Amino acid sequence: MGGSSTDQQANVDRTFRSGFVALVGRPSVGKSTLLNAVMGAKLAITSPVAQTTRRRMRAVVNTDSSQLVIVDTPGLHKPKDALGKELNKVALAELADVDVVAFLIDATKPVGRGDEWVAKHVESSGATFKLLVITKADIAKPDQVSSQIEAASSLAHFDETLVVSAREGFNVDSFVGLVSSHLPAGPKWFPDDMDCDATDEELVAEYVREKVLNNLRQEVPHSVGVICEDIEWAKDGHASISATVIVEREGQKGIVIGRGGKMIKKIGTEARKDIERLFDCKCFLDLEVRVRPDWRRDQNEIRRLGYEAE
Ligand SMILES: Nc1nc2c(ncn2[C@@H]2O[C@H](COP(=O)(O)OP(=O)(O)OP(=O)(O)O)[C@@H](O)[C@H]2O)c(=O)[nH]1
Repeated sequence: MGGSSTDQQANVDRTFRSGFVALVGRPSVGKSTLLNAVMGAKLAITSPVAQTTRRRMRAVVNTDSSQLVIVDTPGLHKPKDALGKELNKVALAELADVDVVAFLIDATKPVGRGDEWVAKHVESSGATFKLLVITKADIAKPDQVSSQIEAASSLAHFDETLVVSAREGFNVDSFVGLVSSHLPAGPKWFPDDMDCDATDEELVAEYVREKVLNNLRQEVPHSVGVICEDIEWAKDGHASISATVIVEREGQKGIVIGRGGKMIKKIGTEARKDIERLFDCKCFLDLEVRVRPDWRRDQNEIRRLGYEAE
């Protein structure tokens, strides 16, 4: 006799796969850009400034046969201050607990001691599938890619290698397919309509920080923290949002505000556009700039801004 519908359901459930993949690598290798490309939407912020990612962000990708939770981690680096130490802690904590680790190497940058250090952590992670991902293929020559694969493969054992360009969408679907096929059998952990675990306030703060980094690359690289204090939803559907940009010195405050308030206005306009796309409604964004000397060395401030490991 053919199987009953319950048996068939059980068969389907048995082949459903779910689990976690951590994206790890040096700062600026393209972790957040890959995450956004996979999601087909802007979730994680990106910039050419190293250590853009300060929070771990989880994004959920559903396919017919799998649920993949992608964990974007801060770039691993030699820490210079309490913030740097905290960022490494956030990233390393993820490695202990995931099913798959994707180790990203920038195709255009020489493999160095920093990558070696990250690779050691990848090697000792408990993940059952370790994937080497060579990023930014769109701006690398083929022989550059091959020598990166060779150099990276000597750092640790990888089960497979994939070359991607998140910017051009090259091999982004293959990344999802390959990783999903190595997840353990398991249930859906998250509801279908949930695509990320950050709060609205966290996303707003990250969008504002991205605009500060992208507009003021040279002047205030890592001294900026952003906190979103309040989002008020009005009855007519618009949102009134207030956020504070925190810097370490008066001089930096002047730079962020700009002559006649020009810079902060530009940052606000750019961030508001992203936020309106995210919330799909009209938004008013009120930005303030405050000085908190040496906040990056102060554990309480790091905690207040939410950039700490759990
Ligand atoms: N040409 C090209 N540039 C890329 C690609 N992926 C990322 N980038 C650029 O590389 C820079 C860093 O990218 P991110 O995604 O912010 O890097 P990250 O690894 O998340 O960086 P951290 O947050 O510092 O850890 C940005 O300027 C991106 O636009 C790609 O596929 N091709």
